[in-house]
Amino acid sequence: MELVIEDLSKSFGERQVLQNISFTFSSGKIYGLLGRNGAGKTTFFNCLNGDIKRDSGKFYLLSSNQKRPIQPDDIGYVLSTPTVPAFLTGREFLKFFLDINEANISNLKTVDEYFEEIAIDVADRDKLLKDYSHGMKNKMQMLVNMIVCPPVLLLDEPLTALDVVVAEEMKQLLRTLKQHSIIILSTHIMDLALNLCDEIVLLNHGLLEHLEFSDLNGEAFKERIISALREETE
Ligand SMILES: Nc1ncnc2c1ncn2[C@@H]1O[C@H](COP(=O)(O)OP(=O)(O)OP(=O)(O)O)[C@@H](O)[C@H]1O
Repeated sequence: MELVIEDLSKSFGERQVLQNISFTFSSGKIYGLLGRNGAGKTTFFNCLNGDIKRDSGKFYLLSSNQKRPIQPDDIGYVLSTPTVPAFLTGREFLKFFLDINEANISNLKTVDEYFEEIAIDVADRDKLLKDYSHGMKNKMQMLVNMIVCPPVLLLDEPLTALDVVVAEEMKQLLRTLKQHSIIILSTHIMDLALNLCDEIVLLNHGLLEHLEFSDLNGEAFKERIISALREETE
C-alpha cells in the first residue's frame, strides 16, 4: 500500500510552508520526518489529517493499483501534546474506545491487557485522565491509535515524553505495526530517527526530500542531515 501525495501546498498569509509537495510513502517502512523548528512538519500532518485546509494538492491510498481517497478512519494521528478526554478515567476511556471500535479491531484484548502493554500501573487505571502525567497521556494516545492499526499512522514527536523502558516497548510495537501501516514520525531526536526509521525524509524549504541511507557511518550521516538542513534558503 502507498500513500501518494501530489502537489500539496499550504501557506499562512505570506509564508508558504508547503510548496507543491509530491511524495509517495509505502507501508512496511517507518519514515523519519526531520526538519528545523517551523519547517512545517505539524502543518504537513495537519493537512494530511484534514485538520487544516490545504491550499491545493491531493492525496490518496494506492493498493494493488487501485486508488482510493483517504477517509478519516484511515489516519491515526498522535499529537506531541496529547489530547485525551480529561474527565474520563483511563479505564472508562479505553473501554469506550474499544466498544465503539470493536468491529475494526483484530485480536481484541481486555482493557487490563492493553494497560499492561503500555505499563500503566493498576493504581492509575481508575484515575481521571486529567491527573495523568504528560507521558501517561501520551501513552494512552499512542495505544488507542495502535489498537486500530490504521493504514496511515502519523506521529508528531512521539516517545520524547516516555520513560526509556516504555519508549523501547513503543518502538517495538511500531516495528510490528509497520507491516500493515505507513508510519511517518516527526522528531528532532536524530538517534531515534536513525535507530527506528527505515527512511529519512527532510522537510526543508517547503519540500520533502528523501535522503538515501548510505554506507556512511551514523555520525557522518547525521552530519549530512545537519548540513542539508543548515543550507540557507536565500
Ligand atoms: N495556524 C497558523 N497560523 C499562522 N501560521 C502558522 C499556523 N500554524 C503554523 N504556522 C506557521 O507555519 C510554520 C510551520 O509551523 P509548524 O508548526 O508546521 O512547524 P514544525 O516543523 O512542526 O515546527 P517545530 O519543529 O518547531 O514543532 C511556522 O512558521 C508557523 O509559525
